[in-house]
Amino acid sequence: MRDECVCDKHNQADIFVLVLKTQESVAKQLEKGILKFVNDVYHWLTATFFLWFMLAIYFDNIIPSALSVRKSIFYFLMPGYWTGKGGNKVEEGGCCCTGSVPALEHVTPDDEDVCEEENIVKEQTRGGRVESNVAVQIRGLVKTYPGMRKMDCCKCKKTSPFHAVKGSWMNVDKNRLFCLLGPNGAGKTTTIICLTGITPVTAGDASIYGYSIRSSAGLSNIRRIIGVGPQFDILWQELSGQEHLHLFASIKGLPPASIKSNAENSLAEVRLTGAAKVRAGSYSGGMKRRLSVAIALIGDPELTFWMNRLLHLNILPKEESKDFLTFVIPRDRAAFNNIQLGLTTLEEVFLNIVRQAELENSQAEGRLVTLTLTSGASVEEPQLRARFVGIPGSETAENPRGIMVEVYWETDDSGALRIAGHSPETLIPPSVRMSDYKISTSNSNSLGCNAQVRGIVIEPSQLSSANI
Ligand SMILES: Nc1ncnc2c1ncn2[C@@H]1O[C@H](COP(=O)(O)OP(=O)(O)OP(=O)(O)O)[C@@H](O)[C@H]1O
Repeated sequence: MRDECVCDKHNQADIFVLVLKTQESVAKQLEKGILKFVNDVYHWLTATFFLWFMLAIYFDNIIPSALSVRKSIFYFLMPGYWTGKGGNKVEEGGCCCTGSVPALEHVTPDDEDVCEEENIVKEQTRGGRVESNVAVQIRGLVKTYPGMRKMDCCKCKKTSPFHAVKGSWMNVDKNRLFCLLGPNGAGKTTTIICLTGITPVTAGDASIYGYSIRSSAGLSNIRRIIGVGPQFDILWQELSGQEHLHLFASIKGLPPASIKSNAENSLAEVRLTGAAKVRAGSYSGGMKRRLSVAIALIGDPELTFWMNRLLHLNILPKEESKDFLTFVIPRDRAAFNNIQLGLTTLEEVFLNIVRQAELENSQAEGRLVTLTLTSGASVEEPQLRARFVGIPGSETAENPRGIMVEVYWETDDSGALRIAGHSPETLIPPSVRMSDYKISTSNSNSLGCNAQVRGIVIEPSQLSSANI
């Protein structure tokens, strides 16, 4: 009985070990199978990622769109694509929904200088030469936006094609500040986006430092030597100033080892070192503009394009033609007694841009100087050549806008700006909008209670448009 019992116990133990071993080997096999499956999925995902990535790049290059630069379907077989030399011709996009484009008739320019410049460039083009001092040569540049077919209530509507640039000829010399001025819709932006390769040209050509904008390799080289300051700040809210500069330096193809120092120098030049690691989304308007300047200038480009929009009265013309502009003045500005328009000089245009930038910067950085009035009271104002300053707390029932003074500036021996004096106090005219004025004074105390109140900078344009 005892022997049988012992024997049974042995058998049970063997069975138990066998079951354990079986379970173990099944578990191992299962684990192996799962690992192999995960491995296969991983390889499959990696392979498809690269496949889709390559296809996305390929289709992005060859599928036409009305605004994009299109490459030939075998562009990757061209040695120029890889070497950056020669390269295939850049073609305009366009899709099945674009309308036919009418031929553009040559228009002889009215202006004598424009005509002379056109003849010079034509002569140089015939001789196949670009002078060594020429940075940009525009040769009969034409850009026509094709009419589009749109589906509207089950009907296919067609808009007519539009010639935005009608054959421009001009040279822009190296190391020059060249300004392309014109009314809205004159084709300035279109010219610049053609020159920078954002959109392909319809006809004609242009070269930048000898590289043609009609060759894909030429465009790649152009993008390396130019900088673009856009009309509006195009920034990622989540990225810091430093990250923006690293990103754009890489896109521009700067050597990786030089990116960090380039970014640091650029940030220092625009006085953003302290805010280098702060998200651009929390920057003030002036700081964003300065970051855009740093981005445009990173890598010390040979040529920089700046796009600036200049506003009068902050009102856009309702209608424009070669001979006239029509403005509609909103009701809230109907308080004007008289509106005068004057042609401004190029110098004034630049001074206005600089003044505006200085105003934004000094306000963002809180740089202030004290203006002591003849009455003994004093106000603080941003350190810039602010000409007209409103005095908070001087508002009365009869004169709800209060008083203002004109500030006279001078430079001291070290070249620093200081206030030399001010004009007699005058009433702030009705042309200064109350909405702007109220926002600026919201933190101010009455002049009598606190002498160190913040003066309000009044834009000269708000005063010059009124009969004061
Ligand atoms: N994608 C487009 N499709 C059709 N027409 C366009 C397109 N882009 C611009 N245009 C037209 O081409 C003309 C030239 O526009 P462009 O933006 O180049 O003028 P601009 O001189 O830069 O004007 P602004 O001072 O207003 O920026 C305008 O009449 C505009 O309406």
